[in-house]
Amino acid sequence: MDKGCIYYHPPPPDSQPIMSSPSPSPPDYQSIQEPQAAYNPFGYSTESTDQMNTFYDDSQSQYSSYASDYDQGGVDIPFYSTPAPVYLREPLNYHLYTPTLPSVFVTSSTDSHFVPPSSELRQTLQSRSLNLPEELQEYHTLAPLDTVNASERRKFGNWYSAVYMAIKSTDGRAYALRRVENFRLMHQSAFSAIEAWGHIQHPSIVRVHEAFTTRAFNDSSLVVVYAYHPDAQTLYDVYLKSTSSLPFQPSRSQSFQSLDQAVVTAQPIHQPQFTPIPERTIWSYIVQIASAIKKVHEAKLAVRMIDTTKILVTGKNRIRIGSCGIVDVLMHDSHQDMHLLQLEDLTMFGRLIFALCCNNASATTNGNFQKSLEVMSRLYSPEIKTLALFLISKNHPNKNINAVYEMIGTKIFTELDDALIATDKLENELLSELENARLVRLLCKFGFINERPEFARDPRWSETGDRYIIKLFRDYVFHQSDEHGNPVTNLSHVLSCLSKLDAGTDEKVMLVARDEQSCLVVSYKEIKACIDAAFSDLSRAGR
Ligand SMILES: Nc1ncnc2c1ncn2[C@@H]1O[C@H](COP(=O)(O)OP(=O)(O)OP(=O)(O)O)[C@@H](O)[C@H]1O
Repeated sequence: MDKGCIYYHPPPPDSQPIMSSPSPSPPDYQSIQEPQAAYNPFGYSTESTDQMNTFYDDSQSQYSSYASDYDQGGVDIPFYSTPAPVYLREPLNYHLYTPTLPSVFVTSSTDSHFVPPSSELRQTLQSRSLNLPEELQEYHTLAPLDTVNASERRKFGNWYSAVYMAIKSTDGRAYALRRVENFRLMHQSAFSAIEAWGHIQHPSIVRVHEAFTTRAFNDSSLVVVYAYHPDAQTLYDVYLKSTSSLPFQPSRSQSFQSLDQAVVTAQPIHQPQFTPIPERTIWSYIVQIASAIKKVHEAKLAVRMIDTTKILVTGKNRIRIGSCGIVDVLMHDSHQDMHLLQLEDLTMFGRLIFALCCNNASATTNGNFQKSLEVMSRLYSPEIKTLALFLISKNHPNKNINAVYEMIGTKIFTELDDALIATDKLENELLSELENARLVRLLCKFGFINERPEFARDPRWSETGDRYIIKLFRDYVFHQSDEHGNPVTNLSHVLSCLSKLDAGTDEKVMLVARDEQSCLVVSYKEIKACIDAAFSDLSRAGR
């Protein structure tokens, strides 16, 4: 610290829960806090409503980093008596904001196999590092997951959003953070939907973890935290990306008017050449989405975002609806009729089926509808078309998710059968892994015992007593040779010997000394006892 300078002495960082009103402050102090005053850093975790009171604006944590710079030794510092200069931590990476140099001015303008031309590389590195905070609430090591270039970004309603993977410091796990840029939260009650979503557990819904607002990105952002599914891709990326350029089709209901206004209306043409998604896969997607919607509607909520760009493919034919809860927070201020929103879910569901069947995100809009019907009739069974038409129909008296269930009943059974077969298959895979674990444990014990140079001050420990039997058995398993003296590398022999050893069978085996002057006939059970005894001796001494 420079002598003679008067520094702003910040209040203790965690003295002020987010909902408490700021304590009256002296005038200068107040002016220092001004930039934050309009910003209301609400936060909400689905883990517990009590946590609501424990969230802080990240911008405050910036202040906290200065706390150690100042003497807080109980001395009365007249920090409000002088208009003190405030040195806030600024993002100093100005160089990252400069435009990309034209390629003629950079040293390498040519592509290499791994590295793009300098100008492009620079842009890539910029976009990777720009404005990413080192820490965000309890999250660190942020890495962007967005796959689209800045120029192709789609809006999430009125706002741009970005997705990051980050590690939570309290549990060390990875999470997906969706950040809505430049969003000002006006009422904390907007987070009540996140609490409700936190209770929704469904195999086809990406779990909502918590939400908070932050200034760590140098704006006021909303962040909703979701379960992270490694290697997930959106349905759009998997099926539509190569054939369409503007896929986002949000709801057209009254309640979504403001979101709609932001939508760019594009007219992707039906691509005559695309590989249709197999009907079995389409039905699988339908059953999964229907089941997710049913769960949500039964919880008196609406999904509000059923779109190819927001549904994740997380495994073979496995999908999960992502981004749940965000629209509820974004649209909190406009009155929503839940029944209408649920009907709108079904309409979006119908549009999704059309989009997937016709390989066109705008299959039901922009004058594409008739063509889409033709494509659908040509490629898929009438049941899919009937269902999709029912879903997008307006004013159908019986339009609800239970009616959908009745229409897809037989497909649900097929799905259930396949899911049970999949479980059996996975159980088998797991069983073989269990075998591996048993064998690896045995091999580790061999490794500890065989050829041990010395134990209990006996350099011949591993060659004598019970250990001699272990050594001969090791030779029997691994070091056999055929009549020509060539090594026998028969893995089945090894696996069957080790399995019998692990089980400790009564079967006997003849172990021959290397000089072939002596042999021993012992059972697997006895060899197992020798190994257990030798290993216990070692581990006892180790302890
Ligand atoms: N919960 C999650 N777990 C793992 N990856 C996710 C998760 N949510 C989103 N992603 C990935 O993050 C990337 C960006 O998602 P996003 O929804 O922003 O798609 P996008 O195509 O970039 O659309 P937009 O232009 O709307 O931002 C996608 O590749 C998606 O697979």
